[in-house]
Amino acid sequence: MSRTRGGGRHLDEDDIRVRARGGSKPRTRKRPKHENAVEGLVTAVDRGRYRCLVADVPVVAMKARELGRGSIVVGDRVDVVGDLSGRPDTLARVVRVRERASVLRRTADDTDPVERVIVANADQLAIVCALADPAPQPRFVDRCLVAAYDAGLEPLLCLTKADLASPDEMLRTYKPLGLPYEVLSPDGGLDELRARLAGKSTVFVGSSGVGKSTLVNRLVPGTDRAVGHVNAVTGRGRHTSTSALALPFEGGWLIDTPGVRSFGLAHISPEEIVAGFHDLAEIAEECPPGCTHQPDAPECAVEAAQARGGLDAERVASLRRLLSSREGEDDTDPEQPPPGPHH
Ligand SMILES: Nc1nc2c(ncn2[C@@H]2O[C@H](COP(=O)(O)OP(=O)(O)OP(=O)(O)O)[C@@H](O)[C@H]2O)c(=O)[nH]1
Ligand SMILES: [Zn+2]
Repeated sequence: MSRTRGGGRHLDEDDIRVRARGGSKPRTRKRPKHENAVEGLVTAVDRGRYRCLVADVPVVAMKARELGRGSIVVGDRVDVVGDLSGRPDTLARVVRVRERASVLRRTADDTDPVERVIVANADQLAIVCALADPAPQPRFVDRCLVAAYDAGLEPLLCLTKADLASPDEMLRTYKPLGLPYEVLSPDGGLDELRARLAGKSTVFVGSSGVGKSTLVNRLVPGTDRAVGHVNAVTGRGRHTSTSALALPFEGGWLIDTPGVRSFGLAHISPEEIVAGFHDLAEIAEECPPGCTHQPDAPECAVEAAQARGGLDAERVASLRRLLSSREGEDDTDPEQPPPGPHH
């Protein structure tokens, strides 16, 4: 109806007639819903409370009932009403969630049909992987890559602990994918990484002990205090949330994901993975429906093109690896931390 669609700003003839007739409260005088709402960005979520940055003031808000069961996640741009002072014990209300430019999703595991959005509106996925202690986990990196391609985020490989081991083997593995990467050590500089992060919204993922917190702390000093001991949403008590947490960084955001140890990929189809390989996707269109594109797949056009020698063998191997990373157990479950002397 025009009344609501126009946001109440425009009166049409119908409105005027209603007004002229008088009687009970004219509907036109009803304000458009939440016309005073202010835009904010969700920086943390904890048990039904949303920390939003509204005009640089951190405000704690709840979800308005009219939003129903729809999720609100870190990175969401939302409209907020109510007490926006940010004073302790005030509670504002999120009344709208703006359309998301991207959604990073996962399922709890590969058999879980329910996918969850972890972060909204991110541009980049920083995949943190240690070169030693714990040993590199290409499988984890592959799964993160698949999740990044699915979400339309640019992957950025961050290889930590270069003081302990050489990055050569990992770089060889990922070279065919043409990923941007950073090799990091405790006394090495971070300027190049900073430049890659500036102005973007970057989600950091990594399995336990790879040095993700150390890295985020180096980039945003003081994070430890804010995250480690204080509830990220209420600013009081112990931090118990395992949700993501957005930290302002040089015109963009660093989004830490303490609770995300794995990416269930049940929601991602093989077609979506192939689509991430622009040079191979066209060839794969000639494959029979449901083709696995593995070496033993009957009448696989990718295999045929490979046999003719027309393809980059390493790209094909990488595609096959990512396709098979969708299947089977994820070996980086929180219940099963990788072996290593840390912690
Ligand atoms: N040698 C070396 N050790 C590092 C480096 N970065 C981090 N560490 C150590 O690795 C251990 C794990 O680092 P964290 O930053 O806690 O790792 P995390 O990825 O946040 O792991 P969680 O705390 O489980 O989330 C700590 O003992 C760090 O001091 C590095 O570049 N080189
Ligand atoms: Zn095929």
